[in-house]
Amino acid sequence: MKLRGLYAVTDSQLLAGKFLAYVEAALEGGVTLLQYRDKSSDEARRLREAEALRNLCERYKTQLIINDDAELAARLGVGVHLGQTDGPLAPVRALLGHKAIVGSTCHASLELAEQAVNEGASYVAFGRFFNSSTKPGAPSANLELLEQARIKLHVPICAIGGITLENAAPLVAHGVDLLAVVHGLFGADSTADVTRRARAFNDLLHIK
Ligand SMILES: Cc1ncc(COP(=O)(O)OP(=O)(O)O)c(N)n1
Ligand SMILES: Cc1nc(C(=O)O)sc1CCOP(=O)(O)O
Ligand SMILES: [Mg+2]
Repeated sequence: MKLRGLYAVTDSQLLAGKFLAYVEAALEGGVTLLQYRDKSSDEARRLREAEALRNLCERYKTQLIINDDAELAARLGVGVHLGQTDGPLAPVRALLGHKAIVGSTCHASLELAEQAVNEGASYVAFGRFFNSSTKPGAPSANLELLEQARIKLHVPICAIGGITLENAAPLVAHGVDLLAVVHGLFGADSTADVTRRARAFNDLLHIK
């Protein structure tokens, strides 16, 4: 199955006090991948929240991805997303098996993307495309990179970084399969608006 659609990424600060309600609202609007991104070292809370997300994702037939932590992903039987400083991809692919979704951050580098594909990445993520309040210091990427990536790579292409309903259309026009979004989705004022935003992202991607 080709991965294409909205890739919702959680943020523990932004979602404090409304974590599951906002995630469920997004799933209600349609989410292809949900990433649990929690940069804290509170292992017990991370396990509890990741298990709750796995249960929600099963109900909505959405694939759960754990950021950074292959051990937690293996424990829950879900996918993982690894950045360039999160360790080598090949052993993680071996740990999780050939069916697992394993994503790789490639910043603005086709070389990193080709290497990630060779090591077994299921998708490659480029970014950041716009200013991001979630990760302001992430290196920047541009639309030309996407055109070259579309020609050279044969895995789904994910874009991340400051993506909103207002700026996402050119990314889709340049061949992006997955729109990875934190603030542009979960920065909404209500669960109803999270669901509306998720549906609108899917419309941009011509999903359903
Ligand atoms: C879909 C997606 N793309 C990129 C990232 C960033 O990963 P990384 O560079 O490891 O940074 P952190 O997210 O771990 O701070 C991502 N998480 N998801
Ligand atoms: C986690 C992350 N990684 C990025 C990268 O460029 O690798 S940008 C980013 C933050 C995405 O959040 P928002 O949609 O709120 O900008
Ligand atoms: Mg990481």
